[in-house]
Amino acid sequence: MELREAITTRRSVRSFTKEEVEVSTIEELLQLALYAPNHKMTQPWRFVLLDRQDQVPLQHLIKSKKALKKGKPVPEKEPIAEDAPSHMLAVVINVDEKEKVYRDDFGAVSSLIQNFSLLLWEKGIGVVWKTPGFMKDQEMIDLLGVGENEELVGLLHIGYPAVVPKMKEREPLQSKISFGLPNK
Ligand SMILES: Cc1cc2nc3c(=O)[nH]c(=O)nc-3n(C[C@H](O)[C@H](O)[C@H](O)COP(=O)(O)O)c2cc1C
Repeated sequence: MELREAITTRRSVRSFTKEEVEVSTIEELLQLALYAPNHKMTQPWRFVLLDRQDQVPLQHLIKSKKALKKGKPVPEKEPIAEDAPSHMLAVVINVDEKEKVYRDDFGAVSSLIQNFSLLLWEKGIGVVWKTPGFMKDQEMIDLLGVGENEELVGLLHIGYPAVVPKMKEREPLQSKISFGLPNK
């Protein structure tokens, strides 16, 4: 697959088949994704890989939080959904006290996630970067083992696509670009 094809056809996939993605494939592609640019080679990331079993307590926590927020009773712990991802990858970054370094590091990890997404897509594997509203809650932090000077950037849901969403058109470049200094 050409790079431009990967970029244009990649979609955020949220519904997956039961087929498992090999852990060795995830490791191989994540290793490649590490070549993402990162200012001063901070390499600010680390990862926690969760299989379907690991997702049960995590999904239960997320569903319970959502229910509580809506004033509904906490649901029973359910088995994993039919179309659940094969794996989830929790992406964690160091939080530098300097705002500039933090911003650069966040940019770097975003590049890494896009590298990884395109490499997965090239192999027919779908991914979505999810940022549930409870990422900073203590229970989530404890469950995933996020450290004091760390932050959860998101949960990447990974698996073979059951449904590939339609492409969402982007605003044309002409509405986003200008040429030359605006205030010469
Ligand atoms: C930082 C970030 C956070 C996102 N969080 C979520 C999320 O919590 N839930 C979700 O379903 N999609 C999430 N997405 C995926 C976007 O919704 C998706 O990229 C967008 O709708 C464009 O669709 P496409 O990726 O298929 O082109 C996130 C994407 C980014 C970059």
